Amino acid sequence: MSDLKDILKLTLLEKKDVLIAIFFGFLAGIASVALMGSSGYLISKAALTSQMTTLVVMAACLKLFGFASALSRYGERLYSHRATFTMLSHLRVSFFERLSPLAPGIFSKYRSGDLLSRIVGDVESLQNFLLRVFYPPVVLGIVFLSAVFFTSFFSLGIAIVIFIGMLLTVVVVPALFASRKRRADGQVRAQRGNLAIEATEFLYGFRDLKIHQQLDAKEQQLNNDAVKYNEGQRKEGLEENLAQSINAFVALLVSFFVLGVGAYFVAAGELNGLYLAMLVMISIAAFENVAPMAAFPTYFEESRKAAVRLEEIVAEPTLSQGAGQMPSGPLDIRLEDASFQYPGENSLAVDGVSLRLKPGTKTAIVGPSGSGKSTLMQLLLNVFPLNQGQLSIGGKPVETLKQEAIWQEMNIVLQENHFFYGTIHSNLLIANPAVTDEQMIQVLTKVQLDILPLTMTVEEKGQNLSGGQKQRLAIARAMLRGKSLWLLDEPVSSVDSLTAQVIYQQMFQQNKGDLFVIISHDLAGLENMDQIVVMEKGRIVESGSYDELMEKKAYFYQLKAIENSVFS
Ligand SMILES: Nc1ncnc2c1ncn2[C@@H]1O[C@H](COP(=O)(O)OP(=O)(O)OP(=O)(O)O)[C@@H](O)[C@H]1O
Repeated sequence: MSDLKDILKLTLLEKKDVLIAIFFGFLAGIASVALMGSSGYLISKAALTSQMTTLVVMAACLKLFGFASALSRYGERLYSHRATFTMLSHLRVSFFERLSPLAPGIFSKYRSGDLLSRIVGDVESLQNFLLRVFYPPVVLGIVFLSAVFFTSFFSLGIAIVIFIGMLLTVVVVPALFASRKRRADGQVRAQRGNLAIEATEFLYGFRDLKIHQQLDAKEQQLNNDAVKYNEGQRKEGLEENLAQSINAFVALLVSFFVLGVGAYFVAAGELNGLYLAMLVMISIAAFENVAPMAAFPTYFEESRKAAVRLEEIVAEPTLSQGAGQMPSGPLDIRLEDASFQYPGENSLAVDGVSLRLKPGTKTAIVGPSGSGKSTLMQLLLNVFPLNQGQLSIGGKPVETLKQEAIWQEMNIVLQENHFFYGTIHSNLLIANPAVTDEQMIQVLTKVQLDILPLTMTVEEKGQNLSGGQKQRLAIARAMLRGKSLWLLDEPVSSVDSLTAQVIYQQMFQQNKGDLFVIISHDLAGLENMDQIVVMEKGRIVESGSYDELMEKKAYFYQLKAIENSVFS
């Protein structure tokens, strides 16, 4: 139950609705017991007496109990569902609030299909928590105890039999099945997760699978996962049927027992025969309400697993962040002796790097593929925590700053940029909601993309745009933010060099006081940079201005010579 503690807390935020639902549930249950009990009494009374007034009063009571039962059932459904859906919305909000600071690091641990299956499927599974786990035993317990209390006035023996039957059907049998289910360690949730993972991979990789003629194999794997999931569901259904049958069997047995014990007490003169039919009917009606308990073990285990799977994601350690805002005025970035190793990797991706980036300067980070340039950029963005060293922005250590406040001051272009299904306009708007159409057209002109109308449809992941157009749209987005820290990771790698130079010139000339950090594979055009940082195997092997590095005739000089010989 401790796994469901947080879900219970969220459910009880709607205490009023939960209490009203329990009240109506009790009324509905007790009214149906009273309906059956009074009909039993009416039958006996009609057989033994011809007193019309009693019969008329009893018949009116029957109608009243029938109405009360139906109306209360409606009230119960209304309030219990309202409480459930409000709980789900609290759950989604609180889950998202805890998940959001974990991005983007979370994507290296969980595959997107798995995350989707947990965020959608597991959250939805928890809609059964109140309706089928928490609430039925509470309501049934109260209804039974009331029935036992009422019965005890007529026959203590029958009251004890009903009480034992209640313990068996509401507590013992569901608890046995719940523990059996837990021991069996049903994998249905995990199987659903696997299916979602495979299905998203299938969709993401459809084109490549087709090109490499692997569609059939992947489809087969997907089918296998679907079969496993179906099989898991089938077994779960069988288990639920078994629990239902055993519970119904115990309930019927108890009702027969009540009849037998009652008949014995009547024969022994300890119970007035007039009440026997009423007590038997009370017992049958009370045990009829027990049916939902058959589903209890399934839903209990499902809710528990869903809660565990959700908690697993958000329990990841988050980057320690403060509440501080960024200082105003020109900002510098300082990295001191920074090292970082990806979790599970053997070597450092960034090893003892120190950097001083001043406002109004342009720094290029160059180096062979895999030398740690993008990782260094992620560290400057404060996406990953440093294993060693210190990062400060505007003179403040990043741990004291709010993560959003840091990103708010940056114009960022990454190697891969996401474009949402919509229009050019809607994709530019995410950079700055206050931006006007004229400003959008201006920046599109700066990145030489003004041939695309703002109303043009952008397909999912920008697949109707060329690689270079996507990069220029990402630069346009960064320009619209209008902040003073520019962090650009290979922003023009797919753009022809002439256009790339024009875009850079625009950017530099119009934002002279800003700080630029640009990762580039291309060693051409670096003469304009104030500082060039050359990386290899996670370390800075040399740094300086273009002229200094060329004069030094060391690493950068050799890279340049190789580039010239390749392209000459
Ligand atoms: N998410 C990750 N998890 C584990 N290792 C990673 C991850 N991303 C990068 N690496 C490793 O870290 C090292 C540095 O990679 P990084 O992407 O920073 O290099 P890079 O210089 O930007 O390369 P490129 O120029 O090809 O983009 C590489 O050895 C890479 O395999």
